[in-house]
Parts: sequence; C-alpha cells; structure tokens
Amino acid sequence: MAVREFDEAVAYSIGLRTRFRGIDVREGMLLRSGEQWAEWSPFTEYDDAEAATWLRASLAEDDPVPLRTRVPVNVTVPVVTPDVARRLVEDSRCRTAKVKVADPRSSLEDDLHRLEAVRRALGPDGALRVDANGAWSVGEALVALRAMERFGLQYAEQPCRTVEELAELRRRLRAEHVAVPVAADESIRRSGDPMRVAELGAADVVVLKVQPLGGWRACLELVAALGLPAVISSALETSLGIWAGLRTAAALPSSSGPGGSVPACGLDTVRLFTGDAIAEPLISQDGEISVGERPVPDTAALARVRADADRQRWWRERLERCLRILDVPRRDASGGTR
Ligand SMILES: O=C(O)CCC(=O)C1=CC=C[C@@H](O)[C@@H]1C(=O)O
Ligand SMILES: [Mg+2]
Repeated sequence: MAVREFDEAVAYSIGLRTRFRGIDVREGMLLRSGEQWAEWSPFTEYDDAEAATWLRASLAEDDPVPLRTRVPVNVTVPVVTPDVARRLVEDSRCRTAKVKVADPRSSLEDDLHRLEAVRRALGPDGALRVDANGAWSVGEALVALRAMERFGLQYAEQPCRTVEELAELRRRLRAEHVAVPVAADESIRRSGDPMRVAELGAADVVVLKVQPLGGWRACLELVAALGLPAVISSALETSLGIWAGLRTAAALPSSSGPGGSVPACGLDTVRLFTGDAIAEPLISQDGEISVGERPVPDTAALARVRADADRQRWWRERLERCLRILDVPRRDASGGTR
C-alpha cells in the first residue's frame, strides 16, 4: 500500500540496549517529501488522535532559525545496576545526568544506590536529575526526594502524575525545606493544557518534546508563553527525530541558560539504541551535540533497521488514519494536491 502524501514512508524497528519505559524495541516511520526526511514515531500504544499530533511535527516544511551550533545534553541513565550506571556516565563524558527512578522494577533503595554511583561518576560539579514518570503519590515523592536530596538534585522530573499533585508537592517541598526543584514533562506533553503548569505554579522547569507537542513552532511558542526554563528532550527517536530536537534547542532564546547557552537537553538517546538510520549517529562528544544540516538516512543503515512486512503495513495504515485526522490535502498520482 502506497502513502501518496510522501515520496517514501519506511517503518523502522530498532532494539534498545536496555529496557526503557517498558519497551525493548523502538518502532517508528521515516518520511520523505522531496529531499527532506522527517521522523514520525508515536509510541505504538498511543491512539490515533495523539499520534496525529506527533505527525503535525513531521509535516513541518521549515526549520527554526538556530542561535547556536552546539547543544549541551544529559546522559540518560535507565534502570540499571549502579555499576552499569557509573559506566554509562563515564563513557558519555556528559556533565549532566538524568536517572530514571520509581520504576516498578526498582526499590527506593535501588534508586539511591544508582544515584550514589552516578553522583560519584559525575563528581561534585556535575548536574544530576531524576525522572519518576509520574509514579509517586505526593507522600511517596516527599519521602523519596528527602532521601535523594543529599545527592544534590538539579530537579525531579514529573515526580507525580497530575498537575495538581505537582503543585502540592512543590509547596510541601518548600515548606519542609527540601531543596529539589520540580520539572513537568507528561503534564506538558499529555495533559491537553500545558499552560496549567504555569497557572498552578506546578513546576520550576519544563521539559518539551518536539513530536509530542506537534512541532518546533509549538515548542518555541510554549517556551515564550510559559516563561519557565525549558529543557528540550527526545521522544526516544532515531537521529532524524533527534535532529529536530537539537535544531529547536539551538533556537531557544539566549536567556534560557548561563552565558547564552541552554540547559542540558535530553537529546543523547541514540546511545540507548542498537542501530540508527543515518551513517553518523547524533551522539554527544564531550557533553554536546553539534547541530549540522538536517540528516538523510543512509541506504545501508536504513536497510538494517527496516521493519518487516507486517509492521510496514501496520505503520502505513496508522499513517493513513492520522493523515485523515489532520485533513492533509491529498496528493494525486502526479504529485499535485487535491
Ligand atoms: O530526557 C532524556 O534524558 C531522554 C528522553 C526520555 O527520558 C524519555 C523519552 C521518551 C519517553 C519518556 O518515557 C522519557 C521521559 O519521560 O522523559
Ligand atoms: Mg520524562
């Protein structure tokens, strides 16, 4: 089945080195319009309405104007043993680490051991973040963050599920003099009303992802409207999706971070993949990734990550449904629109 809106639409399937957010394989599509390739990779369990928002990002025809050529990034530490965590941080040479915590497979004690190993690998000057993906109640978050405070946390990302809980937690952390700022991720990208985070005073920092928010323009508009420090993060993508995040981070206003730079972004996740679609994957060097021209897939690399016929069909059908939701003008066989 052909998808007429694109010149090519290829589904990929790439193994993860470590289980991450409950998945071992990342799937998505790479879409070509003329010379331009983009990624569309809504998680497979998302419904069509949410997947269509991600598609809006992939349909963007222009790119934001970059203000810098390099973007600092954090190394992302999944739920792994302290030893593996230490090695990941040391190998990355990043000066900021984000550690997954509150996973069903990891007790608070396990989390504390992992954090201790990461803090030791970073040294006292490195920045350390945790991400709980909304797993804690307010009470649980208070207990955990009180215990984690001694490692010096830059912030805790989405400690609780709802915006109201984040706001309450933030108040109670302050009242109890626990020095851990709160960052909102899912409350921005999945709540349907990202402005509520600012209205309720629910976060000190916001985490923004280009595909889930429907594109770079929506991200930059949100940064301006929210008036909070913003960290651009990956949605666990190939280098094509990562490039869109990097380019957006490169366009953040210079007031975002010290010395005209931006806070370290969560864009070093190609490291978590066993393969990629481009020849020179966008992975950090000395804690930064250079933002070059929009990449194009490499024929051999793309062949290695191409999904099987069943998954090609599944993704194409999903793409057709999402295009209908967005009401994208149909191209006729000659390439014109109708
Ligand atoms: O922010 C990072 O360091 C990497 C990206 C990352 O952690 C995530 C990517 C995609 C899905 C999420 O579960 C997860 C996150 O919650 O931030
Ligand atoms: Mg997160």
